[in-house]
Amino acid sequence: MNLFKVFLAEDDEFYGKLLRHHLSLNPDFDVELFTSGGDLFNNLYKRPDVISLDYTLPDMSGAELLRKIKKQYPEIPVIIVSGQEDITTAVNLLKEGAYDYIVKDKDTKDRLWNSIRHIRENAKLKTEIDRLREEVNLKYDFSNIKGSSPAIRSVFKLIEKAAQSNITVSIYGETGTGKELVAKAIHYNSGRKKKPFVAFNIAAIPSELIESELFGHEKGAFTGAISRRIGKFEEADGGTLFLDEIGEMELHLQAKLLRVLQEKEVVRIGSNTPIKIDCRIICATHRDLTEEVKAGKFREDLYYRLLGLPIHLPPLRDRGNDIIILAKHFADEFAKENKMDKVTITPEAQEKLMRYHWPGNVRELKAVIELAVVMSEGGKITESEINFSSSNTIQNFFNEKGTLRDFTNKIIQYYLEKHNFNVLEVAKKLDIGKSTIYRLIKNKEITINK
Ligand SMILES: Nc1ncnc2c1ncn2[C@@H]1O[C@H](COP(=O)(O)OP(=O)(O)OP(=O)(O)O)[C@@H](O)[C@H]1O
Repeated sequence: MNLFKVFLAEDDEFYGKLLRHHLSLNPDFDVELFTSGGDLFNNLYKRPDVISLDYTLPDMSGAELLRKIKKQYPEIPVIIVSGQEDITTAVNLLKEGAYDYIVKDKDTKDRLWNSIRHIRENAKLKTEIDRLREEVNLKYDFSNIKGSSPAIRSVFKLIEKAAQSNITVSIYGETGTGKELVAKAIHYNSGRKKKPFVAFNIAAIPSELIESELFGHEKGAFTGAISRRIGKFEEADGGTLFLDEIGEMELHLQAKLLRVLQEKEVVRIGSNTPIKIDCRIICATHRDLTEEVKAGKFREDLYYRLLGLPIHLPPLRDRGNDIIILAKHFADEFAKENKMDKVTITPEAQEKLMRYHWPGNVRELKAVIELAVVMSEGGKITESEINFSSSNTIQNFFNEKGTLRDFTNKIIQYYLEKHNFNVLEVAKKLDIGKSTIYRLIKNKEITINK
């Protein structure tokens, strides 16, 4: 941080110099002294970080100068130093925007020092918050969503349209296709980006808690409501509320949600007072909501209310070469994060990635690549480092063809690998005789290669 510029206005030259000397003992402060209000005012173009004003200056009162400064430079904090303690004047000055009111006595210079130090710390925090905000914006910038397939490019176009308007957005896509990423990209590219993005996953919260989580509750509204709590709608005020897994919401809650969306106000549980809300809704689901409507599991009126601008996120297996673009991106990102050298993916490994059907989509690809980077040697990911996780292997397992006997053998093989080839333990777990396992090993129907 640069030097902290302090302007002092003090008509008593000796006292002014004393204050300047004292404050200048802090090497971070750059102090400039003025003996009149006009002189100080004419120098404001130098943008001081803080101003300390004597209340009685020769050419104008401290209150008058405070007003002039606040009108033109409302962000500069102003401290008033006064020869007399007058509570009414102090309160009025604070109301008009003064940061502090200090009475002249033997402690003035220390109090002024402390007050300026507080202002400086707040300024530092503000800079830090602005920096983090900027970082978040960059992080969820569009460029964060990788891919150049026609399918993803048409998604980009829709994100752009959504960001430019306030329309409700509904995102449909299988698990791990990037629904939350898209919701964030819309928010952080929209006029609401400086306000909160609040994500709420309906499937992750027990249904009896959803209502109070979304709409809030008053103290004592129900057993366990030990204090007042604002809901997600209020939390997202001015910003965006991302309702993930909307298809999992129970019918009676759907009716309540619909009312909130229609009235644009929420009533906390245990209260009668409606609270106006202004938040943009983005919802997401992996279910086909039209089917849910047909089956009577999702209200038709809510469906139309939420549909807004629909964005369909294609599964990874339909994005062609994006699989490789994403894999290279994750490999670079992961290597950088772990301060490793660049890792490349061999053509054979790329083919293996392209052949797989990615039931967990981009999330799964990310996990597979991260593991492959860790396992890689000599800066290369080869075919053998590409391993699909066990849950996916199970998915694959059901997609494979085979007799019941083939499936049984695979299950035994899987358990043996999982339990470090301990035949007794596996026999117990699967409730089969250990001789069955030994027979399969002997007949080479299953293999033991620790
Ligand atoms: N196109 C993409 N480019 C880069 N990273 C992506 C992309 N799509 C998804 N990801 C990453 O994949 C992971 C899963 O994405 P996200 O959580 O947005 O998926 P989701 O569809 O919301 O998942 P779920 O259905 O489980 O809620 C995240 O780490 C995200 O950053």
